[in-house]
Amino acid sequence: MSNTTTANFQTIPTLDYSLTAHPESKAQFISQLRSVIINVGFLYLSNTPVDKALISTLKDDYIPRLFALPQEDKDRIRMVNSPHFLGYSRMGMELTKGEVDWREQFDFGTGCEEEKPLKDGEPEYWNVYGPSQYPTETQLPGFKALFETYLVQVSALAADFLRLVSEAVGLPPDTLDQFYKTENRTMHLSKIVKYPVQGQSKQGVGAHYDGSMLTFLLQASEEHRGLQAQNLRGEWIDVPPKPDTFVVNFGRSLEFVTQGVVRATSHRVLAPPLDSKTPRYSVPFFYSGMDLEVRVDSNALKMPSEILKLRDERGVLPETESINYPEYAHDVAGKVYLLGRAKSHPDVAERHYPDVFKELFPNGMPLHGVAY
Ligand SMILES: O=C(O)CCC(=O)C(=O)O
Ligand SMILES: [Fe+2]
Repeated sequence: MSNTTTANFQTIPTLDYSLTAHPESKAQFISQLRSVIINVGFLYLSNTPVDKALISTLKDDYIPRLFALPQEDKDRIRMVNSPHFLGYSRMGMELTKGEVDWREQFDFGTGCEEEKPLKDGEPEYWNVYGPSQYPTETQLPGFKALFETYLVQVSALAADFLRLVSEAVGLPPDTLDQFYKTENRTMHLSKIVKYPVQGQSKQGVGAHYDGSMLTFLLQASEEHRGLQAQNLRGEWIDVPPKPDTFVVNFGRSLEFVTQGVVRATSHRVLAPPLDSKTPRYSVPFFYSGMDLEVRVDSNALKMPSEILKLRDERGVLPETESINYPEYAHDVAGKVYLLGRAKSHPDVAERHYPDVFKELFPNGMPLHGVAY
């Protein structure tokens, strides 16, 4: 690992997951992770158990073919059909900080094959759990099975990584598991995203924090930079694709429950420059299937004093321009998720959650969603 784990990092450190296989090297990994999560909040993770051949097939074969499907096939699985905010979004449907996010995307959830309609009295945010919309087998044979296998493998990696995070902040390994104990309605979210060669906007995605505890990002076009993370001085640091790694970063909910020890780091994506020959593809996976009823603020963990000292030595995070998640301070995780999704996709909210829509958009439909 490079020695750049200061709060004003200039490069993103790489951690070798295979070190966790043996007790001695695992201790080394945990100590590296401690420094990275407190100071940087972004890392490359190499040598994970996620199947390399599967990733290659996904990147090189399926993703370009997915976006190359006829527009009518993509529109047939539009997100607006889905109360679960899963499906296809055309370019220019979202904006962050008043600017269009120049990306086209498919959102897929884990863990649910069939509709599970709400029963009387069940909170409406339970309805974010539901089946994904995939292209048909005729349109893209084998894609659904392959991507679901990918999601199972990354979910397992995320569950394991969360335990490493607990250890790294000096807590028993299963401490953070308590936030993921929902039975029957655990859905993690993943997107497959295309950033076309710079069109009307340079903004791939505007500055933001992620909400869920962990994000595992596959940068699927090795020739494209574009992702940037912000250090404590506010400088934007490139996070270029690095072969055979995931980019891991941490979200607001984890920052809340660790009393600010784990850093949620502001990041953004610049669209591929005009002279690019190819679009940029990426596959973020959000470990978002938290217990829908948990309030992260009132369940903040008691942290060891030596860890709090490291947090204090890091310094205070300045206000950033990033979109935030203030709702975690007063709503349960399921509600925060629903509100975030509704802000990003008001057309879906208007159709499926009219009360939430009216609360968020009293003046009616905004021109675009506001990406979180
Ligand atoms: O596409 C990327 O590289 C990152 C996207 C991202 O930050 C997000 O969707 O939250
Ligand atoms: Fe993000």
